[in-house]
Amino acid sequence: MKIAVLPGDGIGPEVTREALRVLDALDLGIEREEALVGGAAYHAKGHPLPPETLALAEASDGILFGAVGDPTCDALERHLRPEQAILGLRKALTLFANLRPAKVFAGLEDHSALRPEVAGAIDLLIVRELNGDVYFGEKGFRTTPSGEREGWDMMSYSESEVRRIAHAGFRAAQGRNKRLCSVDKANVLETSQLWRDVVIEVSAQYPDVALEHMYVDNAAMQLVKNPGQFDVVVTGNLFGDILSDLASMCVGSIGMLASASLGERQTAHGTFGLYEPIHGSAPDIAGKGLANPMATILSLAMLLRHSLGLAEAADRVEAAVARTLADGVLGRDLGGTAGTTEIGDAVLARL
Ligand SMILES: NC(=O)C1=CN([C@@H]2O[C@H](COP(=O)(O)OP(=O)(O)OC[C@H]3O[C@@H](n4cnc5c(N)ncnc54)[C@H](O)[C@@H]3O)[C@@H](O)[C@H]2O)C=CC1
Ligand SMILES: CC(C)CC(=O)C(=O)O
Ligand SMILES: [Mg+2]
Repeated sequence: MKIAVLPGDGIGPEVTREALRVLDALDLGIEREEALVGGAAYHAKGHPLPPETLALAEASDGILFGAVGDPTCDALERHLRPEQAILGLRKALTLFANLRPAKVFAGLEDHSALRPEVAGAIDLLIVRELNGDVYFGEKGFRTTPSGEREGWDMMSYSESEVRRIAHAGFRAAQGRNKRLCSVDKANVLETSQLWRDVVIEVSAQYPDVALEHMYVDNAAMQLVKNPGQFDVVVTGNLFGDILSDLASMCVGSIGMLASASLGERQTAHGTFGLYEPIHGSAPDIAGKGLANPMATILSLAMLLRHSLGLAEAADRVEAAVARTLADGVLGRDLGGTAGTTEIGDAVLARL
């Protein structure tokens, strides 16, 4: 078993380091190899996703990813910006299903942005489509006839793209509480109308799952008003990106939400995938030892479970995280004082 480790930029290497310390402590004999990605790769090699990084990722059983994003790269042509590395990996490896679980850990109810009785009920899974939508459409700048500058981005979904993520959503719901909420903007967008039509077609194959549809603006409001109503939410790339950051604050912090990006490829051990915290490179706190590594440690647990077939080890990691939080070891993002390494130490001590 071999994993690729792509720490990336900003707090990416800081949070990845803590997850790797946990992996070392588990002593599972997993081989790993690290490569540059994002701004770090651009500065060293002239491209955010060098061919050798992609090749390493492709040849692995699973990828542990930190974060990309570097303010010194913000003026580069878009195809050279750090963010293109994660978009490129998702697309090149056909990782179209992004699972983002959001659950309140015991002891964190009082640290949510919501009232404890509202936050305490959260146990949901966002299934975000990851290979299509406006993120991957044609885009550009042009000048209008009146001489104004105009930016444009093409939003689209094909039937097959919606169908495969709909199946992922329904299957996820079957493994949980059998409720699926499909989030779109079908009252305004044709892309969303097709999304809704195809989700309804696919629903015929899952009579045991209760399907509802919700417009994205209402979904954002409902996630704050009554997040306990959601079991599985399936949605497009853009809406899922935004709603998952929102959901993270409902459970306490963006530093808590892990993710798995999966496709259809099976390895000898499980489903091939990429695992990353949902947050970015957080340049505002990078290098200060303040980043919460829990989202990355929990992403490691997802890697162990989904890609390496090591469910027991994954349970151990998740239980150690839960105990650490219940014991009140919290980062500044959750109102505590623990730094990145201190949180890692606390998880290691409870493994
Ligand atoms: N998958 C990826 O690699 C992603 C990359 N990005 C990139 O990251 C860069 C920064 O983007 P932002 O919009 O600022 O989003 P961000 O998620 O990096 O940070 C947003 C806020 O949350 C805080 N935060 C994030 N992670 C944290 C953690 N683990 N512990 C404590 N606090 C944490 C940050 O300090 C900041 O105040 C940009 O270049 C962006 O494009 C953004 C999201 C995802
Ligand atoms: C940086 C972007 C490409 C994506 C993003 O914000 C995310 O995947 O959460
Ligand atoms: Mg995001």
